[in-house]
Amino acid sequence: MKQADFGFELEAHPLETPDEAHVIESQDIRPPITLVRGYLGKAQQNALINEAQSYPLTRPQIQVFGRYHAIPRQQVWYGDLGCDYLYSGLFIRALPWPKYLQKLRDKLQRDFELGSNGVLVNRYADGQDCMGAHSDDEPEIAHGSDIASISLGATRDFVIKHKHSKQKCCISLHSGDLLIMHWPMQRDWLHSVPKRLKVTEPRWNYTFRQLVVNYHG
Ligand SMILES: O=C(O)CCC(=O)C(=O)O
Ligand SMILES: [Fe+2]
Repeated sequence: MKQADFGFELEAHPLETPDEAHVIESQDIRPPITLVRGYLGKAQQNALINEAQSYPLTRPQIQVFGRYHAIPRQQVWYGDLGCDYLYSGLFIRALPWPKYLQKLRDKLQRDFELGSNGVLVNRYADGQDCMGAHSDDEPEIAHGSDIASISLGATRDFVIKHKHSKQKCCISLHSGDLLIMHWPMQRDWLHSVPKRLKVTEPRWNYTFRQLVVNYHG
């Protein structure tokens, strides 16, 4: 996608002082994202949420500093043949696409030329469930590809932080919103879904990804 199509663009700060000798070059860098509020209508949201009731979600244990912990949410991975995923040390074999997830994948392709061959579904039961700061930079993700994130159900905050400048921004993601994370978001920025104890309803998030086919043989 062209830079001009981004929800945010790089823009230079105007200089605050006329004394050029003391100006420290400063740029307000923005994450390379496109946010489309209400991308999915109510009927599309309901069809997806209904379908998600029968997804075989699991809460895997991952190893952090040598100890196993259950992740604070549930998840399932769908994808094309040969699109298995190694995620936090877990090898996850791709399950075949369910009907409405497949329709959504086709819609993203049509509307934004967003190619994907896998989708990670996360279910946050309530505001206790969360996702820590990370980048989706596993080696099987096709280099330079964009990741499309669809949110359904409860509104949750999505926090983006620059890896070096530590600049931060927070976006409330509502049911039906689409957030496209363009390259080089995964190289330069971290993102997270922090706990929000006031949230009592479940939320689903789908991240559509482009993997290198047969990366794991
Ligand atoms: O739930 C979200 O909005 C983000 C999910 C995410 O970052 C991921 O699946 O890698
Ligand atoms: Fe992520």
